[in-house]
Order: sequence, then structure tokens, then C-alpha cells
Amino acid sequence: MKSKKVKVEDAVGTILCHDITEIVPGEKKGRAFKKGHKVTAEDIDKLRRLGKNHLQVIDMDKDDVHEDEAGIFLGKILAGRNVEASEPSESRVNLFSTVNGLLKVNVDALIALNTLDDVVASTLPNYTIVGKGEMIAGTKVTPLTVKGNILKEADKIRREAGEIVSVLPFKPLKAGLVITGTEVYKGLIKDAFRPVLTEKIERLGGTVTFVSFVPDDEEVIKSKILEAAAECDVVLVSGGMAVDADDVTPKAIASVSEVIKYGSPVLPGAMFLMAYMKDDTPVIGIPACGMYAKVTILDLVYPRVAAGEKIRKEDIIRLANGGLCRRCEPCHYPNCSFGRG
Ligand SMILES: Nc1nc2c(c(=O)[nH]1)N[C@H]1C(S)=C(S)[C@@H](COP(=O)(O)OP(=O)(O)OC[C@H]3O[C@@H](n4cnc5c(N)ncnc54)[C@H](O)[C@@H]3O)O[C@H]1N2
Ligand code: MOO
Repeated sequence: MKSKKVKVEDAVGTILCHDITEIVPGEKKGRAFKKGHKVTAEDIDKLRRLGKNHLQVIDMDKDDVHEDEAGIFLGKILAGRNVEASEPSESRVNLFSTVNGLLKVNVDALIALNTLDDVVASTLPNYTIVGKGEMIAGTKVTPLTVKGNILKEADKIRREAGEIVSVLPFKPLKAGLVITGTEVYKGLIKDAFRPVLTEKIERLGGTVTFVSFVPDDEEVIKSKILEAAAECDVVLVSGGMAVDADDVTPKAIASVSEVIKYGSPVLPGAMFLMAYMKDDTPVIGIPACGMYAKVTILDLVYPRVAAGEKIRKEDIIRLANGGLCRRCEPCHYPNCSFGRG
């Protein structure tokens, strides 16, 4: 990109390398033309009136694209489902969510885009819960023009990736709770799991339509999971997830579903279990930390389930990076590093 000095009348189609200021004594002082502006035939008279005989400009080659056009193009490449792009300003285009939901970023494609010369694209962290109208990504080029072949490369990355930035709306899931623990079942202690789980489910648009309190008995737990799975979209089973003689919940879950992962690299949440029934109904085993800790692995995995994702073993393992809660007092989640791997 080379700049040169040209006569005003020869500047049509070139790009200004600097702002041009207009001063009307006693009235105004401001920018009449912006750096990056593409000079048109209609601009010539005004430029002359502003006392300009020469301009410092960039002469666009045939394969050069103006920064604003490049920004618009990149915005289109980035924006997947439920995402809309703003108008460009100094080539920057912002992307906004059009729904409440879960941000999904194809991180590999995002990194590939940023390896292209002059391209900048950044997003909120993958799997952030976002609101309708929230800014979720921004893109621009480093000024003032960009080579067309770079945009072709960007388009290729998008085609191979499918979508790069999208927002998955939360499904109105019917959730079943199977709350284990003989002490709770017998009324020796008051249940604390139901309100915590209900709040987390309802916050994401779901409804608790089945609740069963059961003793630490493998057969009883198993039959209640089956009952819940028959009428719900997701089953959450709490308690009895560790090592006591009475902790039979993982066995009960494993007897009716396929366990994807028992044990997770998230603290709190080490004794978490993720499983699926034959018909793909998710069954989630939640250790007791899910009741007393403000945030746990459940806050990282459940939104993905509610957004319709099928959780794989690798997804749980990848939570290790960022999976350590700092235990801040007071808790700042989600404005913290938890789950931000
Ligand atoms: N030796 C080891 N002990 C524990 C380990 C370990 O690795 N080695 N892991 C710890 C971790 S991590 C967690 S988390 C807990 C998991 O606990 P459980 O899911 O087995 O929970 P319970 O034993 O059933 O209960 C613990 C505690 O919470 C009370 N509880 C349970 N459900 C309810 C409810 N619905 N309402 C109110 N209170 C409830 C229960 O009465 C117990 O007091 O294991 C660690 N141990
Ligand atoms: O599963 Mo315990 O799960 O770390 O607090």
C-alpha cells in the first residue's frame, strides 16, 4: 500500500491518507473528510473550497479492497445463525446476537482467520451465555485497503468451517430431578438440591416437570431415572456420587444409560457424571458440591445441554483449562475466569 501526492482533480477513486478539517469562523471546526474516505467526483468542488489543491492518497490497485468493504465482507463471513452485523466504522464491524442463547465459536476457524494478513476478528469466549442485542464479536482490517485475495482466503475458511460465530437459543427443556440420599428421603435433613437445580434450569428456559426423592438404593434410583427419562428431555440425579458405601448413584446411572464420563477436571465438580440414554436423553449425575458451591461444572455443561449440544467425553476433558474456581468472596461468576478455557 503506497501513498502519493495527487492534484485534487486527479483524486477521484483514491483513498485519503488523512482527515481534512473544515473551519467556518465563529461557527464550526470539524472533520469534513475522514481518513480512509474514497474520493468521489462530487467531492472535488468542496475540497477546492476547503483550499485543497493537492491530496495525499492511496491509489487502489485493481485487487485492493477499501477497508469498509473488507469489514462488511468479514462481518458476513463471521456471522452465523442468530447473529447480525453492524455498519462499518473505520472498517470495524460489530456482531450482535439476535436471541438469548449460548455463543458458539468455531475457535479453529477464528484462529485461522486471524492468521491472514491484515485481518482482525475477536469474540467473547466460546460458550458464553449471551442476551438478545449483546455484542458478541468484532472484526476489522488494519487500514486502509486490503488485498482481495486475503478476503478470498477468509471466505474459504468460512466455507470449510460451516459457521464461525453463532448463537444457539435455549430449548424449553422438561427436566426431571432424582434427588438421592436416605437422610433427605427420611426427612432427617431438609433438601437443598431441588431449589438450586430448579433455579439453574428455569434460568435457561426449562421447567422441572418431575421430582422424586429416593433413598440410597440402586434399584430404586434406577427405576426413578427410567421413569423420569420416559417423560422428560433431561434427567438430573443428585448426591451419592463419591466413595461412601452408600454412594450408589453412578452405578444406578450406568445400569440404564451409557456413561460418557465419570469424573471431571473441574473444581468444584470432580465427581460429576455425564451419560446418555439409548434415545439420547441426557442423564447428569451431580455431586453434593452442586448444592453448596455457587458455581460448579453444572454451570458449564448444563447450558450446552439446554442449547441442544450432545456432550462428548473430550468436551468434559477440555474444561480442565479454566476449570478451577477461584472461590472469590463475593462470587463474580460469570464475570471471571471459571470455564473460560
Ligand atoms: N474419600 C473421599 N471422599 C470424598 C471424595 C473423594 O474423592 N474421596 N470426593 C468428595 C467430593 S469432590 C464431593 S463433591 C463429594 C460428593 O459427594 P456426594 O455426591 O457423594 O454426596 P453425598 O455423600 O451424598 O452427600 C454429601 C453431603 O451432602 C448432603 N446432601 C446430599 N444431598 C443433599 C440434599 N439433597 N439436600 C441437603 N443435603 C444433601 C449429605 O447429607 C452429606 O452431608 O464427596 C467428597 N468425598
Ligand atoms: O465433585 Mo467435588 O465434585 O469437587 O466438590
